[in-house]
Amino acid sequence: MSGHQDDYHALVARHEAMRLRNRLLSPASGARTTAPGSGPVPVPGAYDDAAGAADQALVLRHLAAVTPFGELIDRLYESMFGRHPYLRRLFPDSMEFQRSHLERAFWHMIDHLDRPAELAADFARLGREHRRLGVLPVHYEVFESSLVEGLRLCAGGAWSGAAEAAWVRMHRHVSAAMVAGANEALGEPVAWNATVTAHERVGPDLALLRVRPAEPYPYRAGQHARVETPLLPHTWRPYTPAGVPGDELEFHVRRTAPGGVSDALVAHTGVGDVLRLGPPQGTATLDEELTDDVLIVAGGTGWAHAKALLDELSRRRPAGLTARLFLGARDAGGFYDEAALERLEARCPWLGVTRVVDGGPSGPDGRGALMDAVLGSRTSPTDWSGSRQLVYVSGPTGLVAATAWHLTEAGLPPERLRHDPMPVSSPAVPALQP
Ligand SMILES: NC(=O)C1=CN([C@@H]2O[C@H](COP(=O)(O)OP(=O)(O)OC[C@H]3O[C@@H](n4cnc5c(N)ncnc54)[C@H](O)[C@@H]3O)[C@@H](O)[C@H]2O)C=CC1
Repeated sequence: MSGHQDDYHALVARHEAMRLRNRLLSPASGARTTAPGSGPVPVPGAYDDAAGAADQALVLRHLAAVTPFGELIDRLYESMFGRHPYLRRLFPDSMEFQRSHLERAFWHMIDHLDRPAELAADFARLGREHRRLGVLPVHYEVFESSLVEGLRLCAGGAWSGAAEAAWVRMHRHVSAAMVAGANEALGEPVAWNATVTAHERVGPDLALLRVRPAEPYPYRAGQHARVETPLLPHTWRPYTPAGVPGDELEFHVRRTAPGGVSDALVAHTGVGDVLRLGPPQGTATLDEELTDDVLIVAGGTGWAHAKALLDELSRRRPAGLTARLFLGARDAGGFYDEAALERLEARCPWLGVTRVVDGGPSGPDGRGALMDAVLGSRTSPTDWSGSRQLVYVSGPTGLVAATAWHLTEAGLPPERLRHDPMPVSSPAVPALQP
């Protein structure tokens, strides 16, 4: 698995590095007014695009002093838990996932700082999500002082007060959005208890679970839920309910490593156990108004997401609309839940299904038999510019990145592509130097 993630990260890192470098070298990046030194920074009012772009340039210019982010994150948490030991309880025993999550969040903030409204919307959603972790507004202030201490320790003598002030403004922008997002969600539960009603092993590492939430769980087909098991408190992992909302939700879980949430759900969970679900998230859902044909590319347990979309489509598809599913697996044994797919095929003549066994991803650009089959589904595989299909992709991040890359390269307009946000990986820092 990690080899494929490396490929994926290499692919995304190349794009990120090019994109950020271009931005850094663009004329706008030099247009920065100097920020105050390391003294108190005024709380920002509305962070408009120009101010965001200026702070982005400032952060980027001094990025080498605080990257790679691993050390900054270590220092930050040391400072936070050193000063406020009780906060350690809000985090899982293993901080590994948390660290990589924070690293991605830093890159996301920096990358989107010139679009502050979009950034605020992203972090408002995160704030809503963070309610289940017991995060309070005062914690963001603690985080800010730990961040500042971490930045200073990391950068040492090379640090700039102006860059620090930009980091603080950036952090206040996103934390204000998170607080606002949490406040807006005060009317909904922090999390939903859900009792396991069925647990079926469909492979050595794969299980289908059904759970019944104690209260209705308000998601849309295609959204995912973060799930916590009592075996691993404070550790949440996303899974997509494989169907439209109803009394029960079906989850497809593949065990990826021992000791994690997927291991607990596959091998140590049974009927009667109670899980917790965070609020639904994700935008890879069907449109309110269905006008365009749908193409779905799904790999492995990404089938759960595809199944949810097809379930909804089968209930409200307007006459004439068609759907095409490309389902990938590493080997023939990788297909599961076959009876459900066969039932769907039998009752939906408007659905075409192509199963592709591709032996796993091939090469760093992820183009293998699955991608060839998808591209070949158009009369002109190299020209997707005129496609009227909406393309949904779900599965391993490498598959999502590769599909997005190959289809947009072939001319598919990006707004026709739907998938959950991909993690932003750290660009090669030397490439950022002007
Ligand atoms: N369980 C769920 O509800 C959902 C899971 N997912 C994600 O789907 C993934 C499923 O993993 P597995 O079942 O282990 O699938 P897998 O790793 O066995 O791969 C399934 C298919 O994707 C292709 N693929 C894998 N990595 C690729 C890459 N780097 N480039 C191009 N193609 C690639 C494979 O060749 C194969 O055809 C997980 O990452 C999970 O997070 C996504 C949506 C829902």
